[in-house]
Amino acid sequence: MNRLDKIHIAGGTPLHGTIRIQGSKNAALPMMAAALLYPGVSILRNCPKIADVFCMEEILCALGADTWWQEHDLYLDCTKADKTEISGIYTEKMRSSVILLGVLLGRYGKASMGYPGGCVIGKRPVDLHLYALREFGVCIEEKKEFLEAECRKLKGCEIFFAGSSVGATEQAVLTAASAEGKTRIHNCAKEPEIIWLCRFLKRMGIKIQGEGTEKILVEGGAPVKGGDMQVPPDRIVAGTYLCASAATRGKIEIENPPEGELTAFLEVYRKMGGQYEWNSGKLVADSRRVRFPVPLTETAVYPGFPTDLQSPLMAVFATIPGESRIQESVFEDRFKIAEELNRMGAEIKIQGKKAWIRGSFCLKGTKVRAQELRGGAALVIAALAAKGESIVEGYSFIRRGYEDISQDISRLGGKIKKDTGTTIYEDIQQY
Ligand SMILES: CC(=O)N[C@H]1[C@@H](OP(=O)(O)OP(=O)(O)OC[C@H]2O[C@@H](n3ccc(=O)[nH]c3=O)[C@H](O)[C@@H]2O)O[C@H](CO)[C@@H](O)[C@@H]1O
Ligand SMILES: C=C(OP(=O)(O)O)C(=O)O
Repeated sequence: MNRLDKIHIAGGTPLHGTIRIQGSKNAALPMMAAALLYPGVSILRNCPKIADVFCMEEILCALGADTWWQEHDLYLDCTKADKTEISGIYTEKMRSSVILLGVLLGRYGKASMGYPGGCVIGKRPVDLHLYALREFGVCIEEKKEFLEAECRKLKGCEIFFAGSSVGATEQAVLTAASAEGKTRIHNCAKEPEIIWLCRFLKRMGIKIQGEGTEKILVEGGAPVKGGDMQVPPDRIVAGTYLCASAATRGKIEIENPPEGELTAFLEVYRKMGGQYEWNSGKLVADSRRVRFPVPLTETAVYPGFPTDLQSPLMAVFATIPGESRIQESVFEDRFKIAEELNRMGAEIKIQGKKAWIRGSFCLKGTKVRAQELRGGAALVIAALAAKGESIVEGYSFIRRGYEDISQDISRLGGKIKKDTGTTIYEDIQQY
């Protein structure tokens, strides 16, 4: 295993201080895909420097684009992007790769790519994506290893999604942007990332109405210009750090909270004893009285409790004596960290989509292994609350979505360090 693929944590210090939240992964990735619609330069400001963004950047470069960074501003020049094939080596790393399909079809009339990867959290089919593309007149062959698609001209159409999907809604909106005429998309996902994508597309000159509601109308086919927009703060990263402060009973201030996007999370936070206030646009969260188990939290599509914060929340519940319950209603297999949390002293039982969590006041530090992004962040949270030292393996999963979790948590006083090759005991003596 890669020596740098772990994080060392000495738990037990309540997190205190002020933090600034990085740009959002799930908002930045579709904006990067949108940039490919324009043969010129688009700019994403405050773009997070995370593995998934670097992977999307590599894909765009492999398609012929030029990219460069100025601090946290990402410049994407898609003038010379003229290739239409994306290797499975890239797509298997990241779910969002699939939303390039409609954009490539709009620009070149053909595309082929490997199947998308992403977090291992149960089956993640692409049937809704393919349904939408077919409605635009695209012919798609689903081969064993890759998808092959072509079309003569994308035609505006009426799309009725059978279920709410963030990615498929993005796919439909992005494809509609280059389709001739009007497209009406029904039963759209209402997640904030859809709204951010539509705002970016509007900056590019595309006419869109209804984003954030169940019906989106796109008028496509007109010439576009380069997009230039600030990537919003990441609501899941903000929620993760609020969970870290809750698990350690600290008090933190978020300088740039994703306003209006944390409502469902903050409701649960209040139930567990957390107190918060909005102060001149900042969010101050005091977790010193966190101690109440929460009878039921169910993940749901927006504005419900976000599935991406389910594992971080489970880590907090693992620190609260009494029984809390979680129901995961979005993905079929997103409880992989329960076993690792049990090894730290929690008592978690899983039955299908339900988890019963009996927390312990005193989790114990140990070596645990992340298997996916948010589960990894959750193990960091549990380790911060635990007595003694922990090693969280699988840092490469965490890097997919968090720029530098150890630096952020260190700024809040947490004793955390990426592996440097020294022993954990030497590392901890340096704190
Ligand atoms: C890069 C990105 O933005 N990822 C987010 C996006 O993932 P993603 O876009 O993959 O998630 P979806 O909203 O599409 O998935 C929701 C549900 O729909 C199902 N489904 C989806 C597509 C499809 O063609 N067929 C189908 O059955 C999925 O298996 C899942 O059960 O939204 C999820 C739900 O908020 C988040 O957890 C992810 O962080
Ligand atoms: C599930 C996630 O990401 P992806 O859809 O990119 O796998 C996530 O961000 O928690």
